[in-house]
This record gives sequence, structure tokens and C-alpha cells, in this order.
Amino acid sequence: MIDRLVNRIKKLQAPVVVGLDPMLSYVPEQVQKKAFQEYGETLEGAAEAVWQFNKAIVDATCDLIPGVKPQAAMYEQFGVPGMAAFEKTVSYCQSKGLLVIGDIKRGDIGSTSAAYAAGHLGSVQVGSRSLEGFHEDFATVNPYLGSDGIEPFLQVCREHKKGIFVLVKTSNPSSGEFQDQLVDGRPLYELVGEKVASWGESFCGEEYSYVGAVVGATYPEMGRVLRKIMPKAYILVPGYGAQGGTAEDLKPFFNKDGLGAVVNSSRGIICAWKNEKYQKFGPENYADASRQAVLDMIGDIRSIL
Ligand SMILES: O=C(O)c1cc(=O)[nH]c(=O)n1[C@@H]1O[C@H](COP(=O)(O)O)[C@@H](O)[C@H]1O
Repeated sequence: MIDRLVNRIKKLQAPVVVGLDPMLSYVPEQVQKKAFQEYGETLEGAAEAVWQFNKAIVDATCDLIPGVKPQAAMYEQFGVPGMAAFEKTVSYCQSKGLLVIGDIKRGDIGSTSAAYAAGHLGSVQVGSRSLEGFHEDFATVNPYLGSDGIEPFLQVCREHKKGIFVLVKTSNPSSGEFQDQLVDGRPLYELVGEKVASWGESFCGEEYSYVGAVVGATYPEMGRVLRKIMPKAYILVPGYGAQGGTAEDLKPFFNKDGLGAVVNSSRGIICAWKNEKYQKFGPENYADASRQAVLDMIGDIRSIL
């Protein structure tokens, strides 16, 4: 999968994923209204609204981008119908040729991680049949339970040719509270970065490892150090746009050849129709506003590569 992702990034010259993170308040009123007419003001109605919202944005942007990153929490908030909308979104994106990074941030004791890995990246045995649950191409994982929480993901990635992005240094303001703590004089995120490099060593595609990392655009200097510590890891970089990360901040995450990082934007793209800059599109053309925001993001990133 990492090879497919890298090849699509190269082909489209667009190291970008769109974060499909729909809150109901991001969905224009006409879309909500239609869904509620059909399903009522219910969780089913909300899930239908976010699914229709996603679908239009995917249709409007899929020729420009290598992949998407749906955040599971945004769907879980709508309960069982929400998770059905999550799966429907994953399937639809894959049918359009997009790579899907399931932003699930899971990780647990080994036996529980094995179930997460099977459900999201692998398959479960049901009698004589091997069945897939959410079937994303990649998943984000939390390494803070240690290696035995990661191993089951590595195993499933090996068997099913999938990939993971391990949280190394997150974009949020308080990420330093634990992640920057010094251990033998070195910040914890650097030690996690070294682990990511070693987990990925025996696990490489053509140029990059199936084990990638998540490092926030809001910490470019740390990104520079981590880029060196994990030479084979693709870095998923959230924090551009809505969280304040700029194109200039993204520079240290990329290698000289313009590869090595893929940048996520969620609200910056899916809420573009609410942004003054894209006001001319109006709520009815929200997907066109998203397309323009993607084009602007790609142009912005190309300008620093
Ligand atoms: O794993 C992630 O994707 C992630 C890690 C991180 O450090 N920071 C971060 O913002 N994210 C996710 O990236 C997305 C950022 O959304 P926007 O700030 O709206 O672009 C959300 O889905 C976050 O959950």
C-alpha cells in the first residue's frame, strides 16, 4: 500500500490527503434537510447527511488527491449508523481509486490490538469464511502501550499488504506535556521515532516502509529531527490550515525529492464553503468550494517543494 500511496502522490504531484471529518454543523442545511426528510431527525438521518456530504466532496476532489483520512470519532458520534457511514465512505473512496487512511488512533494490549488490526486492516474468520470489517488501507496507531500493542498491526500489515502511521509527535498544543519529556536527556518523541524506524526496517516497499509516522505541522523543528531519525518512514502531517500550520512549516518534513510526507487538511477543505475566501460558491456548491480549497492547498505545498 505504501508503494501505491507514493506512486499516486508522484503521479498527481499532490502530497495531500483530505480529512473526511464531518461534524453535522459542517453539512449545509439543504443536505441535512433532505436526509432528515427521509430518515427523520435520528442518528440514521445524521449519518445519511454526513455520508451524502462526504460523497459530494469525494466526487469533486478524487481526481486531484491520492487519498483521504476519515477520522473514526466523527462517525462514532452517530453510533451504529455513523459507523455504517464510515464503512460506506471507505468503500466509496476505494472505488474511486483513493487510498484510505483510517484515523482510528488505536493501540492496546497485544490481544486487543490484534482485534483492532483485524477489524480495520485485516479480516476475521467466520466459520469457513474470511471476512473484512472496515478494510481501510492504512490506520493510525497509538504506540504508548509499547511494542506488544504495535506487533499485531505489523503482522496484519505484512499479511494484507497494509500500512500504519504511528503517532510520534502530535500537533495539539499540549502534546509536549508527555511527548517532550526527557528520557536520558532525549525527548520521548525521538525515542518513539527510533522505534518507528526499527519497526519499519524489515518491512519496506520500494522506497518507503509500511510503518509511517504522524508528526504535526505545528512542530516543524521537531519534524526536521524526526525526518532524519526515520529515513524510511512516510510522515503523515496533520495540523496544516485550521490548526495554524503553513506551507513554510511543512518544508522540513519532506525529502529533497519532494517525497516523504503527506499532508492532511480536514476542516480547511470540508468546511471551505463556510470560509469567507470561498464564499462565492455558496452552501449549495459546497463541494466545488472544497475542490478549490484542495487546488489552493496543492499549489501552496508545491510552492515550497
Ligand atoms: O492522527 C492524526 O491524523 C492527527 C494527529 C495529530 O497529531 N493531530 C491531528 O490533528 N490529527 C488529526 O488530523 C485531523 C486534523 O483536522 P483539521 O485540523 O481540521 O485539519 C483530525 O482528524 C485530527 O484528529
